[in-house]
Amino acid sequence: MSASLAERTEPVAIPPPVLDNVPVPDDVVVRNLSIAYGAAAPVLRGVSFAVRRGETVALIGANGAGKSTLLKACLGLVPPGAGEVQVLEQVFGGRALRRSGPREALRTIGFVAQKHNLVLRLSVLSNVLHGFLAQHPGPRCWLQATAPAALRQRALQVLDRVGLAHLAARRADTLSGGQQQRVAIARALVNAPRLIFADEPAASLDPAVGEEVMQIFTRTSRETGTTLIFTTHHLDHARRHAQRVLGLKAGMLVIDAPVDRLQREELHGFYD
Ligand SMILES: Nc1ncnc2c1ncn2[C@@H]1O[C@H](COP(=O)(O)OP(=O)(O)OP(=O)(O)O)[C@@H](O)[C@H]1O
Repeated sequence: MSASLAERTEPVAIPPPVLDNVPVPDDVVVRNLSIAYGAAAPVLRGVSFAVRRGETVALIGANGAGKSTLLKACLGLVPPGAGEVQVLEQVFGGRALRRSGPREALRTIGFVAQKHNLVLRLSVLSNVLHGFLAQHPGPRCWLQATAPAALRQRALQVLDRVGLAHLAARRADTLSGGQQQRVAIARALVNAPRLIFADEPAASLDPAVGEEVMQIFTRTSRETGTTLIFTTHHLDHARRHAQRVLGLKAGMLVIDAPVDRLQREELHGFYD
């Protein structure tokens, strides 16, 4: 890890993964990131943190604190005004993601939005096959009737992971909101991404279904070793499903701590 991150809080309890005695580099490194939209006041101010491979991280903060902007910067959709974002260092050869091109990014990074953006008139299976778009452009690969057998098989496997293989042939608009969000998770997982960003994945769901979706999400990412960074307003989700919590307040990172060291009061006081 870079020496320039030495000043960041160092509370991460999880030891870095080691392959053949060589520590694996962090999946996400954000250094002194500041972003302003146009001439407005900065939305992010000097944010620095690093996320290790396989970690599950909750990003919390009040409305307008800058959570989505931070995710967009990590996805290369918003350029840093100052500072630097590195994502999946080895894959991108140490270059900042914004210089790597969106297609390359899509292959190794999954994204799940608050609104699932499924194609509602298509089947569940076709929607999951859409996850292959970056790898296999062209309609032959993302329609269930014409997709190669190997891709269909893979899509069915991930549907099974989220408990929906039995609904593969159903039109997406006949599913409940929770089931649709599980399809969106399957679509994100189908490329076996190393890293998933999720922007309030349970926000539009009722508490029971939201909890179920978060459980499926964190279990599948744990089982597949996928690094997961999700934003949430549900402190319970952060506590139950993340290993570590990042807290943004007015664009500044004011919490960076393993969840088991955070006091309940500290989290609740955060929104005061
Ligand atoms: N494209 C944009 N152009 C101008 N201002 C923007 C843009 N996107 C976000 N902002 C502003 O940046 C600030 C932070 O927004 P952002 O969406 O990152 O916050 P957030 O923490 O994700 O909020 P929420 O929890 O409400 O989704 C807000 O004041 C917002 O109005």
